[in-house]
Amino acid sequence: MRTVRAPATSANLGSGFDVFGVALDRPADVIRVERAPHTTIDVTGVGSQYIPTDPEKNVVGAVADALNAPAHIEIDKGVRPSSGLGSSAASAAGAALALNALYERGHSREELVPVAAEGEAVVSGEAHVDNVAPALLGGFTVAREDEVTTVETDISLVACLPEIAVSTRDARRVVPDRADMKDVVHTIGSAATLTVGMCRSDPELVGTGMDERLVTPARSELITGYAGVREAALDTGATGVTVSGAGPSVLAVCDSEKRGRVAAAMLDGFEDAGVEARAYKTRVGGGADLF
Ligand SMILES: Nc1ncnc2c1ncn2[C@@H]1O[C@H](COP(=O)(O)OP(=O)(O)O)[C@@H](O)[C@H]1O
Ligand SMILES: N[C@@H](CCOP(=O)(O)O)C(=O)O
Repeated sequence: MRTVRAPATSANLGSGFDVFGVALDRPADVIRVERAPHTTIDVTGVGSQYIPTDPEKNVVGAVADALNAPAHIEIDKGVRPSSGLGSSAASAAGAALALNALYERGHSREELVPVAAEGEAVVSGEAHVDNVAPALLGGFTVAREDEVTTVETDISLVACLPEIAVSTRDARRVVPDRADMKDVVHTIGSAATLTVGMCRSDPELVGTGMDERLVTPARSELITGYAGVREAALDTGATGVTVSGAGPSVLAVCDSEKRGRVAAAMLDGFEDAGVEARAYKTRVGGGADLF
């Protein structure tokens, strides 16, 4: 038997749609795998009632197929599904690392990124790697077609998860297929600023670099209370706020000692909109741990 703790992740960070991602030091899924003639799946934990155990429909089934590694797979969910915190990616990345070890396949973590992305394709329709890459490699990741670059960084974050569900598949449908060149140029400037901020562990630059006008405006419409939550976080010292992944979580960057105030303000913002929520005071963390 092998066990992996696989972290939540936040993709996009505003200006890096389908490119940027960070591993979060909490919450996380725990995946246990045992050799078996056919793949079977048990799911417990947060939101497990919404997660299929059919290997054709659960992301870990696609990963087991891709590695030719049938197993009994137990998933203890710490990352709620349809959260914008890479819930499906945590399971996919965790299963890839665990099955690779169980069957001694010998793949590196970098080689496991496209394997885990096969799982993402099952749920979102596309094998986007911007969540599975940080879940496996940790830190801040920049994903291009066949290459992922990683940067270790020390950035504190608050991820606020409202009690509403937004599926990644639905949130991908609202992304416009055309953009104004001025908005593209603005986004490139933001993305470059954010990248420098990650390299310097500078929350001001990271927060400023989250600003973009291509994807977030349409996505934020799907999140009840988003504008108020964003304003509340900025008023209490966040340096930047954006939609986490496809939503509905909202991600704020701030100095580590301000996380408590920012988290409380974001919760109040959702409460004012009549939405229950929970907040994770977190930071950019490492990739999945194999035990
Ligand atoms: N192991 C898994 N963990 C989480 N969600 C899963 C898993 N396998 C399949 N799913 C399905 O994936 C969807 C959640 O994925 P997604 O919409 O990408 O949300 P998230 O942003 O939280 O990853 C749900 O429909 C869920 O049932
Ligand atoms: N780049 C993807 C990221 C989806 O992240 P998730 O955590 O919501 O699954 C997108 O924005 O669609």
